[in-house]
Amino acid sequence: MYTHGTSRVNDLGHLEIGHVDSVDLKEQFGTPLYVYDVALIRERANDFVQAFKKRGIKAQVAYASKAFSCVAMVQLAKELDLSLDVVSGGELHTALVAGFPVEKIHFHGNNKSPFEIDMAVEAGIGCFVVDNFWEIELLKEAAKKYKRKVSVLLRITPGVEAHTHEYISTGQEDSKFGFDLISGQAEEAILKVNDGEAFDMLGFHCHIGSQIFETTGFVMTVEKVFSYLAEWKSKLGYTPQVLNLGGGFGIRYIEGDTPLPVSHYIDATIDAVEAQSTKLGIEIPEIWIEPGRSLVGDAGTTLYTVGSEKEIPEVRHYLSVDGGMTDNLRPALYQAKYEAMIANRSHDTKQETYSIAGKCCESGDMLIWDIALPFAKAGDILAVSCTGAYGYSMANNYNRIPRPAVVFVENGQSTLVVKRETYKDIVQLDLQLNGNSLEK
Ligand SMILES: Cc1ncc(COP(=O)(O)O)c(C=O)c1O
Ligand SMILES: N[C@@H](CCCC[NH3+])C(=O)O
Repeated sequence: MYTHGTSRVNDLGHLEIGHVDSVDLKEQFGTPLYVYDVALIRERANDFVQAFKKRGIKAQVAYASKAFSCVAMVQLAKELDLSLDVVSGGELHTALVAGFPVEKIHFHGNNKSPFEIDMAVEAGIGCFVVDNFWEIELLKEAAKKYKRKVSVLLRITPGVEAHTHEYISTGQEDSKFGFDLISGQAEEAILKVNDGEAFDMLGFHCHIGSQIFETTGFVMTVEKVFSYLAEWKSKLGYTPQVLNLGGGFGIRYIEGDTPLPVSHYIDATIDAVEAQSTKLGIEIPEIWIEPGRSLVGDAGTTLYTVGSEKEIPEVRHYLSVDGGMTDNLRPALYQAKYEAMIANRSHDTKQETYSIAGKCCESGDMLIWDIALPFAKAGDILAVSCTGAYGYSMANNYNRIPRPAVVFVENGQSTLVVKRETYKDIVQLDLQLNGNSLEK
């Protein structure tokens, strides 16, 4: 297993993260356990911030909290001077509880409810990334109700779709998100929003996909958007103050994944913006981005305890762990691939090929197919790397399995930041609904 950030194997042959031994982590907090290498999150955030600073570009780096949201993570984002992207009332509530500066919160979503919109306008968040005409109407009402102007970016679908390595320019956009360019929806939205009354129209947003390993898609997007900016400048007299280019910067999950250094993505994007600005005579806007996966993905490791095994001669050797698709849905949902190691015996020779199964009543609940590991036995610790993004945030209670705890590790210290769910938590809401009490 590739060791990211501060992860390393110590003299005992144990995996250490943040200078904390995984054997101690298992003992203290139990498994499954999400472990976050805080130093690596700091490093990743700093890479993004510095990439813009170096170029002297006015920017906001907003952490896409959908990748991993909890109070401690939002507080870390605040400490790192990031802005915050939220996509639901729940993520917004987490941000508010965490004391995140409201003016640096950006609210996304293709179906924000009237309640969520009220909540965000009342809180005075920094900006809405407006997705559709219904939202414009809801925002107008909320602006009136709270007697305040609402800052907005319009989300547009640039017709550049990133399929990881492959870019497809779509003539006809087909996405549930944002305003379409070709049909004229985006222009209609500008006219509605740029009224000087309810709204302060800051500019535009677009996002082309996730886990992207090249700069081409970002450059194509900038070129496409600027061609429209030129049109809107001459036709409507509108020039944006902000251009938000979304997230999507790839990370290394397994060998063969080839992410670029953060500065390459940012430099290519800034180069494209500068070139287009000069060519079309449009003032350089502030550039905002929204990385999620690339800030927290490789900083997360999940520790499991090995349980049963099943060997089918000449077919497969299944090794089951105490978690699975409930704490990491990505293999089942996207056939996502991960690396792993036996964290308490890392020096042992890899002699067996195992397939790592979860404990859910579902054949598709497999975390890894065919991985070489030392002979493993019940009680061993299996560490799966790179689970920091969309692991905990997509965790679920299938089979009424409680969600794992989350621990931050740094400089030899471990801090529990989310408690492990209990069986009591699992039944709590049903019991309340039935007028029963937990004591019964
Ligand atoms: C609008 C928007 N912004 C940001 C992100 C974060 O993407 P990533 O985690 O790939 O950086 C996403 C997710 O794809 C998104 O939909
Ligand atoms: N949840 C996805 C990414 C979705 C990104 C949000 N638009 C993943 O795990 O890779």
